[in-house]
Amino acid sequence: MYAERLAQLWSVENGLCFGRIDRALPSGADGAPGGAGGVNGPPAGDAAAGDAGTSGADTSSGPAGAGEGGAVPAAEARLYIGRIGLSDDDQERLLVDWRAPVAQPFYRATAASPAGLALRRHIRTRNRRVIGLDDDLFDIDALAEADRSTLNGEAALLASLAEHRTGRMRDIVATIQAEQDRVIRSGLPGVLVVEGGPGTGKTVVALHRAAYLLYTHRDKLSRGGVLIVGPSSTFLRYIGQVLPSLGETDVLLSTVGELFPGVTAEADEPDEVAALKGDARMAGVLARAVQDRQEPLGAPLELRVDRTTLRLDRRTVDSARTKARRSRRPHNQARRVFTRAILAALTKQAAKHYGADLLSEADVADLRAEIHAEPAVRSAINRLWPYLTPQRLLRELYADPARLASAAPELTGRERDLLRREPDAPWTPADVPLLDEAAELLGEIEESALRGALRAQEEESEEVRYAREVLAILGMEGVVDAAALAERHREDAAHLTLAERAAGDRSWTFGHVIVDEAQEVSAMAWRALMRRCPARSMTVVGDLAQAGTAAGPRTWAEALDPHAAGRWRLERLTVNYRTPSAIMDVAADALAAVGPGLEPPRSVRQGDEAPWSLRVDDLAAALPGVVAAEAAALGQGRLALIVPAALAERLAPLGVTGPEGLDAPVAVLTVAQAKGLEFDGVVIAEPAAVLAESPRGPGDLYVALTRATRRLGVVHTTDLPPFLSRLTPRRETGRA
Ligand SMILES: Nc1ncnc2c1ncn2[C@@H]1O[C@H](COP(=O)(O)OP(=O)(O)OP(=O)(O)O)[C@@H](O)[C@H]1O
Repeated sequence: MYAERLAQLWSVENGLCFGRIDRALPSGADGAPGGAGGVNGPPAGDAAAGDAGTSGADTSSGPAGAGEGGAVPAAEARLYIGRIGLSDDDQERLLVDWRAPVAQPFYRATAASPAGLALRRHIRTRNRRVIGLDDDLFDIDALAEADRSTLNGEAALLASLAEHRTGRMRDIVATIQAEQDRVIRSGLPGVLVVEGGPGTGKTVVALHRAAYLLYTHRDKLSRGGVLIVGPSSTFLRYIGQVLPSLGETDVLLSTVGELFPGVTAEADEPDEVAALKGDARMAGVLARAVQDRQEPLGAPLELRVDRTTLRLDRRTVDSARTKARRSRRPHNQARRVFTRAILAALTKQAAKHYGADLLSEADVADLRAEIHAEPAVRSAINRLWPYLTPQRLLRELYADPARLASAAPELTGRERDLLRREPDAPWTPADVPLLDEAAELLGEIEESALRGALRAQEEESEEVRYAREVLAILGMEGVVDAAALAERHREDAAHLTLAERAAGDRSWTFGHVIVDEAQEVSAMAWRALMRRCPARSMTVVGDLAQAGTAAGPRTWAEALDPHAAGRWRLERLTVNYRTPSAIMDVAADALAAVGPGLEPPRSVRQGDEAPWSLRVDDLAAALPGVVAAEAAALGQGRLALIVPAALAERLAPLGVTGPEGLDAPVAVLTVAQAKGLEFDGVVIAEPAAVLAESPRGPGDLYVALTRATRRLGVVHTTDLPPFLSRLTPRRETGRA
């Protein structure tokens, strides 16, 4: 407990206290809300903010001195806002957690509607020193109406946006804007869809919402925790520090491809195949594939048991199968019903042979056990109703055209060909929702069956193979005592964090699920995600205009109505905090090409660098010079070179690829990898090729154009797509 508390305190140390609010006193009350110093006075209380968390010094100079004689209770007239709440030894409040309801005016107050505040102060600290203050005085008549109603804490916000990027998303706890605050504090139940253009803070807001929900509904969420699903491991690394910096650790970050414990799904495949695997029709295909494995009997079987020959005919098998299916249990569990029905029929036959009326109940039970132990009987049952793992089901389905044809009559021949693959081909991310669906249809296998199978391993039966597969999945091959393994596994579980336990358990359900870049999530993946959250308490963030894969939904209703009809609501974010308007003007043309009538978000900053284009003869020869010049122009900032997938390998040496690219001065990324990220500068190589590769048209270029916070350039050998005509052509050669 102490270790956890210490870890929390260390992680919130930086910028622990970042704000102060002084409530407006009713007219006629004595004194300014800031006490002796008033709003313009010296930051008496804030000197202590520099030492926040180490002493109770700010109680004496802060709240106690404020607002005496006013209607607002003295202790509440001035509040310090911080990453977490802190009290001194006498339970005097020193710092209010940003998520507490009393902190809300800090985020909601605007000049037009000051939420009862006289002053809001942003306090900037470095380590434990105060390095800057920005005050918002809420009697500003001078501001234009539009500015009054949207921006708050303008100076602090602009200072924060102007900082160069570090390759990691930072929290925005000090400068959350009013429209974002409404999303963060929106109620827990139901699915909240947050839609907005690039840079409007959807991701960062979703993360703050997770922190807010964990704080406000800890009782409900502490058991299941929160799952955050993002598009790539690079993206998850990019956002990974935000929640710990807000003191929250009970959160699992995962891509869809990582959701099936024991399966690493990293192989690539054409978008067309991924989209087909993500199609909702695949749910029916898999259900039929499972049914097809519950096989009817061809010719009757003669089974030699003891000194009798028993006959298993098609009718008996059909009736056992119907009984098992009617049990409505998943396949592996319904096998018990099937086995019981087969054994009952065979036992009856044998009993008749011995003279049924001569047998006691115990004799019949013995007979039944004897029949069950007979290898010929076991092997018949294994063939007619085999134990199946999701992996085996899917592998054998993909590899066998006859199985595919039977399970997928609604797919065209070409579509079925697209699904064909070798049995040992590696898994792709689009396979994971299918494995998850299969796991649901197949159900767990009972531990006793697994143990029995291991004991009988000399038979090399289906059970043994199943058990081996399970052990392999658990990484425990070579160890054969399943009971001991299960025991050890249980003990280990006690020492795992909630996120680790959740990551290893496919059937884990979360208190809240956040889905980022949700426009990329396929119908089959939505099904898998919904299983993780039966309560349907979710935050879904995305921008349909940025969709890159054909697998994603065309509307939010298409994605959500099948699972949460009437239980989802939409919020929009409209202000772009990332991309300056000079760059956004170019991106807006790309957006218009995505679809008419789409509104780009409004940029907060103008930016002083005009985005440029450079035509060269030889891309590979020109790019090193361009990249070096851009990186130099950015100083300490980070540059991304965004390239068509076809050129990714060739251009990789110009920077660092993969998640490590986040920590390098120059990252080389495809659009899919750059999704959700941001950089101080971006150079796009060969935009026409990016466009040609995109299954959803100009959306990918729109994403690429909106990654930069300061500088944007485009290098090309072929003609630019017409919607990039606003770029300023450079006349220099490759040595820019
Ligand atoms: N209120 C704020 N104060 C300071 N910075 C902010 C604020 N809101 C957003 N930002 C910054 O704006 C940038 C964009 O935010 P974010 O990545 O969450 O946007 P997004 O809407 O998810 O973008 P995309 O659709 O491109 O993925 C981030 O650097 C974020 O920290």
